[in-house]
Formats: sequence, C-alpha cells, structure tokens
Amino acid sequence: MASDILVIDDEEDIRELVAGILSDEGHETRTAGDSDGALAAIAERVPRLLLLDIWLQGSTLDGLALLDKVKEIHPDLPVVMISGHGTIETAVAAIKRGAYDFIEKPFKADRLILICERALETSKLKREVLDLKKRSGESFDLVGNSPAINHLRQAIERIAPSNSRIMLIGPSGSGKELAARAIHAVSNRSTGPFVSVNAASITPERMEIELFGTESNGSERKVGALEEAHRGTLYLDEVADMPSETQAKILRVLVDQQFERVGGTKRVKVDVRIISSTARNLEAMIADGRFREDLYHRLAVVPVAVPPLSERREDIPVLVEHFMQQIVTQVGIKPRRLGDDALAVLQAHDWPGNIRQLRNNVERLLILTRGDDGDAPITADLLPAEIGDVMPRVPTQSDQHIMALPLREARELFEKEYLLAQINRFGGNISRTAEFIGMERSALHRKLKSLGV
Ligand SMILES: Nc1ncnc2c1ncn2[C@@H]1O[C@H](COP(=O)(O)OP(=O)(O)OP(=O)(O)O)[C@@H](O)[C@H]1O
Repeated sequence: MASDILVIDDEEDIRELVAGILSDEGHETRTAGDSDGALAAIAERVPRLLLLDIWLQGSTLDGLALLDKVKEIHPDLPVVMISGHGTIETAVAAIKRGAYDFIEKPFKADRLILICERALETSKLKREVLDLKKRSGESFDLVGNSPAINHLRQAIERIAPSNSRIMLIGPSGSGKELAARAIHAVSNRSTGPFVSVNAASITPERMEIELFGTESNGSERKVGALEEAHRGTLYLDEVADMPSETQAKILRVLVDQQFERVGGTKRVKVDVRIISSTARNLEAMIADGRFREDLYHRLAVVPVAVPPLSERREDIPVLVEHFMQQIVTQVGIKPRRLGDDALAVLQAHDWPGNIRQLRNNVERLLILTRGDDGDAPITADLLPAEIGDVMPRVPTQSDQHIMALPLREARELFEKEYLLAQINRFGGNISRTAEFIGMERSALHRKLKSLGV
C-alpha cells in the first residue's frame, strides 16, 4: 500500500534513513527537520501518516506540542512517535494524547515497516467504516407518518433530554433499538458512547463479565459495557432474558451508581443512562417470580410502547421506499419500482417479525430481481408464499372446492375474502377501503352486512 508519509526528525541522518527504508517499500516520503517545516509540509498536502521525533532540537514546538497541534487540525491523521532511549515515558504519554504508536531508536527496518503498515491500515479501515456509514444512509430517523409512529416520535422528543430511565416495550423487530438510538442521538449525551448489550444472546455465565468487565482474571481483562458506556447510554436489549443473579446486581448498580468488576474489589463509579427493552410481558413474569419487581420499577421509570407494524400499516409504502433506497446504495444495485399488487400484498400482511421482516423481504425482492428488466415493476408473484398467503385464496374457509359451488355462493365467498383482506390492509378503515375498491362507503357497509362480515 503506497502512501504519502512525512518524516519529522531534527537529525538529518535519521530522517534520511527512515525515509529511505520507507521509499524502498514503495511509499512516497517527505521530510522535515522542525515543527515549522512539518506544519508547512502538512499545509501543502495532508500526508497519510506522520513519523514524529519526540525531541526536536531547535524547533518552535517540540514533538509532543507538535502532536497536539496536528491532532487539533487533523484528528484522524495517524502519528507514530520516534522515541530515543530514555524517552519511553514521554512516548507513552504521546499515545494518551492521540499518537497511534511509538518506535524506539535504534530500530530495525522490519519493525519500522510493520508499525507504519499497521498505522496506515488502521487509518484506512477507520475511513472505510465512516464511508460505509455514510453510504448505508445510517440514520436514526424513524420513518413513517402514521399516528402511532408520530406518537412515538413525540414521546422520544419529550423524554430524551431528561436523564430518566426508559423501557421500550414492543415486539421483536418493531424498532426498539432504533428508538433507543434516536433517544441517545437527541439527548445531551449524544457525543458520548451508545453501547448495546443483548441479554438474549449472551450466556448467563458471560453476562456479568459483559456488563461489569473483569479485573485481571487470569489472562482475560475486559472492560464491561457499563464502563464503556460512561457518559453515554447503555441499551439493555431484552432484559427479560437476564439471569436472576444479574438482575440483582444490576439493581444494585442502579441504586448505588457504582459496581465492582468481576474478580475485583475496587468500586467503579459510572455515569450511564440506561435504556432497556422487552418484547415479553414483564408483568406476567413478575407475577411468576421470574423478573424482579423492584428492578422493573427502576428500569421502567418511563415505559414507552413501540407499536407492532400491523398497527401502522399505512407506514408500509414509505418504509418500503426507505429500505429500497438504503439497500440500493448498500448493495450497489439499480433501484426498482414495486407494482401496486406487490405493495397491496405487503400492506395486507400481518408481519409477525415486524419492520425487520419487512426490510428482509424488500432486500430479498431486490436481490431476486436484480438481473431483470429494470423498468418493469416488481410483481406480487415474486413474494414468498407465506407473505402472499394473505391474499384471498378461494375458497379458504369452506372445505369445498370453488368449482363445486354454484356461481352465487362462489361469488359471495370470493367477495367476503377479498373485502376482509382489503379492510385488514387499510387497518380496518372502511372509508379508505371503500375509496380503494371503488365503492361508496355506505354501499360497502351494506355489502358487508349482507355478507355477514
Ligand atoms: N420507524 C423505522 N424507520 C426506519 N427503519 C426502522 C424503523 N423501525 C425499525 N427500523 C429498522 O428495522 C430493523 C429492526 O429494528 P430494531 O432492531 O430497532 O428492532 P427491535 O425492536 O430492537 O428488535 P429486537 O427486539 O429483535 O432486538 C432495523 O434495521 C431498523 O433500522
């Protein structure tokens, strides 16, 4: 990986030696003997990596001061410090101030090359992650205009600025984590970390290590999620799956605002806002003694309901559009139009897996049809059978095949199934159903009555 590297050292022979080794590896190198020369070179063109001597004799700024200055202007530019014998402590201090690593003089060429390659690779990965985040259109905006999602949005705006603990209650895939991220993003902790712990995917034995971390427990040393989330938000996903011992410990953290690492004795104080979530009926679990009532009251200071997708079907068209855009940019495929029939099926389905399941289906459709004619709309027959099943299959409730029925009965059966599916699609709204199927509202009412619906 050829890169532009700036070597800053007051000793000319070291400068030239380092630059020579790196040039032999195919890198483009520039050199500077003091801080003014270095800043001028950076201003001319920002290099990909700086190699910076800690001692810069006869220079306006010494190595550490120059590091601070560089980090102020280019926080993402990686800097490797060159330390002489006896300046190791300063080198360690430099790392705390943002340097990537240090190399001690005298050094072997291999070691210099390795450290530089690593610094360049890490910085490249960081840039790629940022870029991917941008391209994936990752945002914490809740898409939708239904009364249900508007209500949720208002609740988020109202509760985000306070520090109160929130419990998000809603079925799997309904957007609880997204809501938690949205709360964090508009809270006054937004510049702090958002750390997510999924209680359902961690074994009970690992749970405490994940949450509290360990203090030199043999070879393992781990910073726990609570510590990681200091000055930010800790999202505890599916709290109902937390083992009872962990429940007791979490309760103590909430009461004392401090905890001990696994195998440790020191009390660690943290400032963390906890947002928790559950898809289960915690009240029933409390009644059965499977969840602590005192913990529930501490976590659910503000309970917020996240509605299932079946209660906000009117959001389905905008959600589909939103996911299409997202997937098209992520996967790098051409956008497609969804036919009215496919949209009708998607809107009529019950979505037990909620928004996540809808997103998966949009992705599947786009991938399946990527080689097809880009202008033709995607039709309903491409949807998997379990999604298409909501469309009236005639006859559904009768045991008899439709061909065994006289026309009047077959027509009535069809009308009943068709109307039920359409009404369900419009969330039970008769006016909107009537408008779509092209009937007067009063006529539809009469029809439903005559069909015994
Ligand atoms: N209102 C929304 N607008 C846009 N995308 C959404 C919305 N709600 C959810 N999503 C997307 O749907 C997917 C599932 O959401 P999320 O992970 O937040 O659900 P969850 O309720 O936390 O699920 P689980 O309980 O299984 O952890 C994510 O890709 C999320 O970005």
